Amino acid sequence: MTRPHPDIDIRPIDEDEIPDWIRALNTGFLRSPGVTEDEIADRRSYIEPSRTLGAFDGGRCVGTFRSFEQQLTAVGGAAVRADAVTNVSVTATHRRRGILTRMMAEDLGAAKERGDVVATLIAAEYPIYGRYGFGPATWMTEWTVDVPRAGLDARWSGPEDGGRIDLVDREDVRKLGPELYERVRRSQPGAVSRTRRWWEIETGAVHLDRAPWVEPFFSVYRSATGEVEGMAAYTCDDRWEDKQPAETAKVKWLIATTAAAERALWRHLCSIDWVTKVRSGWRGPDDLLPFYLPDPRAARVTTRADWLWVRILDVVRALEARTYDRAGALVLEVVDAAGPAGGRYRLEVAEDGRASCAATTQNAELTLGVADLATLWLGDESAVRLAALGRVQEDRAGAGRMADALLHTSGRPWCPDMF
Ligand SMILES: CC(=O)SCCNC(=O)CCNC(=O)[C@H](O)C(C)(C)COP(=O)(O)OP(=O)(O)OC[C@H]1O[C@@H](n2cnc3c(N)ncnc32)[C@H](O)[C@@H]1OP(=O)(O)O
Repeated sequence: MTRPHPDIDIRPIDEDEIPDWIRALNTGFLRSPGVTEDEIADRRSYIEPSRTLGAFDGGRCVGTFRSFEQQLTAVGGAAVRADAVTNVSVTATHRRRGILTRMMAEDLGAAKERGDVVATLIAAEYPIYGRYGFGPATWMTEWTVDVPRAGLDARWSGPEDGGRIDLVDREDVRKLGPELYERVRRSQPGAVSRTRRWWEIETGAVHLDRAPWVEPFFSVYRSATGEVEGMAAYTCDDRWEDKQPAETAKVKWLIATTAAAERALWRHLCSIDWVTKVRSGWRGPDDLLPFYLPDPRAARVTTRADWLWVRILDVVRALEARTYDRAGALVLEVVDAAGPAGGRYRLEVAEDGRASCAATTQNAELTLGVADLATLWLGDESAVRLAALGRVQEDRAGAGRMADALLHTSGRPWCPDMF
């Protein structure tokens, strides 16, 4: 049972409270609480104190919460401004007293006031964030490929399409990666913007003592015309068994703007001498990887989980930001008891796939919570399935099918990143 605790002071931190705040975050994430000068300088370089909340009991920080500006790609490729939530923790001595609830209310209130369309996060545990109106909007799957079983031609030595794969250095990754990812992100619903710091961490330009950096291999695919169309980062684990190499190539990330580049990079990863297993990293659930293999059963699902959670703050702008595959109209009753998004909305999609959305007094056809709307918004779930689960209510027979015809997409959304 949550016991409210009015004596806890929740507020944006001051610069000089950063060390105490990091200590609380380390504690909440069960890492050794000690804070190094390195860590303080690093945090200071990028956090925005006004969006970095601390919960203080007397002089001690016992709760942490941070948000930052992010772009999230909607269906159709438009970017919407998101309030990205991260570094959420409450020290075990102060749990279940409503501290997270208060920090979340403060941050989402500020996000709404700023005009952010949605909030986003990657949930440590499934049950935490639904109560705040977040719904799982993308999923991820990780595969492990048993290379000898895959049936690939062992003589392969590079792409047959005139493209080429080269190993490159981290400076090249810092040069080529951000622009490539921008192109990937703009065509991938569910993808989020990456900061310069993301590339600096991935390439070892920023690394903290806490987690020593291991330089991965970076491979780049260029098309026949020399265009950079794909890039992958992977490590190998130096494992041998009974005088036989038995290495696992662990893919940290693989991005591509074309199917040819993606196929060639996977082919390359599955053709490295000594490598008997390839772990794919966090892929979209409908990733083609298994089907690039003559025997798709050689790719076994190792992990499957909810990934990006979305909280819609502005229903009108969220629904108008995305595109739709067909024309139609639907009246939605959105329930958002404690939040800003509740109300009845009419969504009207024109022949060109663009939508208009406005508050209405017409009869509702589908009633759903704001978290379930987020789950439908990026196109991943089906309203008919949610109705079967009792999570959405059809106020007009057939409204679930209509919602699916409008909202559901043939390709599934994917967020390649953790933040
Ligand atoms: C985006 C990210 O940063 S993900 C990382 C999240 N952080 C962690 O997982 C670190 C370890 N856990 C924690 O620090 C804390 O348990 C937190 C932050 C998850 C929760 O903080 P608390 O202050 O305990 O949450 P709070 O007291 O506001 O709880 C509100 C409600 O959520 C429920 N709740 C909170 N955390 C959990 C959980 N992990 N599992 C199930 N229910 C939960 C509470 O029981 C309470 O329910 P009630 O209103 O029905 O009584």
